[in-house]
Amino acid sequence: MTTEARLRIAIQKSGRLSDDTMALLKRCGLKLNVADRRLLAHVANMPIDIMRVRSSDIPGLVMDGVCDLGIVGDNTLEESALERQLMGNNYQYEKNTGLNFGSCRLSLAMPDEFNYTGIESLQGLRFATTYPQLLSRWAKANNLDMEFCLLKGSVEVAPRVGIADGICDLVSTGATLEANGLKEVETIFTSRASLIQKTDALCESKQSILDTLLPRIQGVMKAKESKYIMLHAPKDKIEQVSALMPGKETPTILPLAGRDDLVAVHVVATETFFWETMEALNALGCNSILVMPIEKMMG
Ligand SMILES: Nc1ncnc2c1ncn2[C@@H]1O[C@H](COP(=O)(O)OP(=O)(O)OP(=O)(O)O)[C@@H](O)[C@H]1O
Ligand SMILES: O=P(O)(O)OC[C@H]1O[C@H](OP(=O)(O)OP(=O)(O)O)[C@H](O)[C@@H]1O
Ligand SMILES: [Mg+2]
Repeated sequence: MTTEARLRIAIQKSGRLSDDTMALLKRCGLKLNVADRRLLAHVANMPIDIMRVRSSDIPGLVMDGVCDLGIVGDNTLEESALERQLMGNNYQYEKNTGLNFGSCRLSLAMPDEFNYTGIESLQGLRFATTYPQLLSRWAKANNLDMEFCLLKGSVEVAPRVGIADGICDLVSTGATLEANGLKEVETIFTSRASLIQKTDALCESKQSILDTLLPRIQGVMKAKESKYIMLHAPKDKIEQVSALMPGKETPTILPLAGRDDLVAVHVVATETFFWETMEALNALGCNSILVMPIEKMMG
């Protein structure tokens, strides 16, 4: 009996990336039972299995070929690759695409009262971090001697309890640093979630599943950033109105019943549509300006 090959994707079980990852997969049309707490979940309508694990396990599962694909933060990926390289394990992978969530940065932070005068002032100090490999690579590149103290969580507490002079941790809004009396002094790595793939070629049937999935992922990301804009514009202002539209799409111009002076303008804006643009359009005499989300895009 031959069983159909199923593409296996590793994703974070619970944490900062899990909601966005699940939302992305669902918008790609994958039917997953969210109430299903099984760690290896079958997608009902496509030959795909979702393996739900700790995010720190994802790079290794892909590099060892246990999973075909993984969705993981660049920080975790790079830290694992450096660690595996050091241990003599396979650390190769392919990055399919960056994703538009999980944006954060790995930064050095010091107590508010620390007199920071440049990276030289960090010489010889001790840092608590979950990312010793990324930190030691940065320290080497900057000719700094630093000591490390490995903490898997609550890194921000380390200086206050006297186990480190500063920390090297992920920052997004900066609220956690502020709440713990710390100030960001250097960013050493910027990160977002990525879709990665094992380096061994996929068999034909798995490759064909991926060939369907990848354009859908691109389409979901493109749609998330795009808006459909509809407005009524004075006929003699079409050029100025078009020039204000974000993105490079050509607008559709439609006649309006019973109006010789106005036309309807429809356009897909592929960049952020700001309030300032709406105000500028309004000042040109445009009205009924509607900005609508787009669910899916292709082509
Ligand atoms: N504050 C944040 N804002 C945005 N993205 C973040 C933030 N903190 C972490 N991330 C991203 O989300 C990933 C997962 O973080 P999370 O804290 O959920 O799990 P973890 O503790 O790092 O890993 P594990 O799943 O192994 O327990 C990080 O590796 C990083 O890429
Ligand atoms: O700049 P901010 O927006 O405050 O985010 C930064 C915090 O987010 C992450 O922790 P998380 O909340 O994921 O908790 P964890 O330490 O349990 O992973 C990170 O380790 C910081 O502590
Ligand atoms: Mg975290």
